[in-house]
Amino acid sequence: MSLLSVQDMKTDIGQYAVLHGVSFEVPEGGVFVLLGRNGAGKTTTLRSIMGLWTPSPGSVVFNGQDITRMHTADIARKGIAYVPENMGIFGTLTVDENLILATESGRFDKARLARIHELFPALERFRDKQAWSLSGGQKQMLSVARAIIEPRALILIDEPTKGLAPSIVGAMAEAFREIAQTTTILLVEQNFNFARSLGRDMAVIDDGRVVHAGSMEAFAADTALQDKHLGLSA
Ligand SMILES: Nc1ncnc2c1ncn2[C@@H]1O[C@H](COP(=O)(O)OP(=O)(O)OP(=O)(O)O)[C@@H](O)[C@H]1O
Repeated sequence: MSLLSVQDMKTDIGQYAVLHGVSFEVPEGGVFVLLGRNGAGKTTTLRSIMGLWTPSPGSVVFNGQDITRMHTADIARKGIAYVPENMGIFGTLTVDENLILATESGRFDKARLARIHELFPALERFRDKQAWSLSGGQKQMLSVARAIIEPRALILIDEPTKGLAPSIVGAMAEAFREIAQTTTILLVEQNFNFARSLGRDMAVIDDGRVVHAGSMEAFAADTALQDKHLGLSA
């Protein structure tokens, strides 16, 4: 059984039909990558899974449970966290305050906080700094840390490498590899090299539909397929 099963998800935003029937299956464990050109519908897919848009018709089944029309907070309680493209952190709060606000209980689990500090040492060094003063990479680390400050079965991450320097992207890949040992990651990414280095399975969305799904290894080896779906290969 898949951890997450998305079937024929159609989402309208206002008067616009954005998703025309998105279907894919995310197995448990590792990193599943959603690829696609700008405006293809990747963010809308993540937001629809998270209940921030309401798909109709279609279904989202998580851990065997239909979560399709649940409220976002209830979906989060089922064990899904969302790291949006704009990172969703609070600039005037400190690093620690941002993390505390992401907990259900309002308290840190010491072991989890220690793991986060190991993954992202800057978040320990700057724990009392206001989040606005962090670098772009550190802000992205904080937004990912918020998603794993409590145990989750699945995290949805939208374009975490956008605008980051290559050295930071490498550190981010390391951290994701470590996180994916215990938490399934559904990653939306435009940086194909980053996506390829992490992904086990993948799907391509184009114009609100899944147009290809399979293993990342096979997709990465097939430049004609990449060209067709992403216009990537030179
Ligand atoms: N709030 C909105 N109102 C109207 N149209 C929207 C809204 N949000 C997204 N869209 C449209 O829906 C389509 C899909 O957008 P979406 O953000 O899901 O694409 P994406 O694949 O994540 O693209 P990108 O990689 O550029 O972020 C686009 O045509 C976009 O213009």
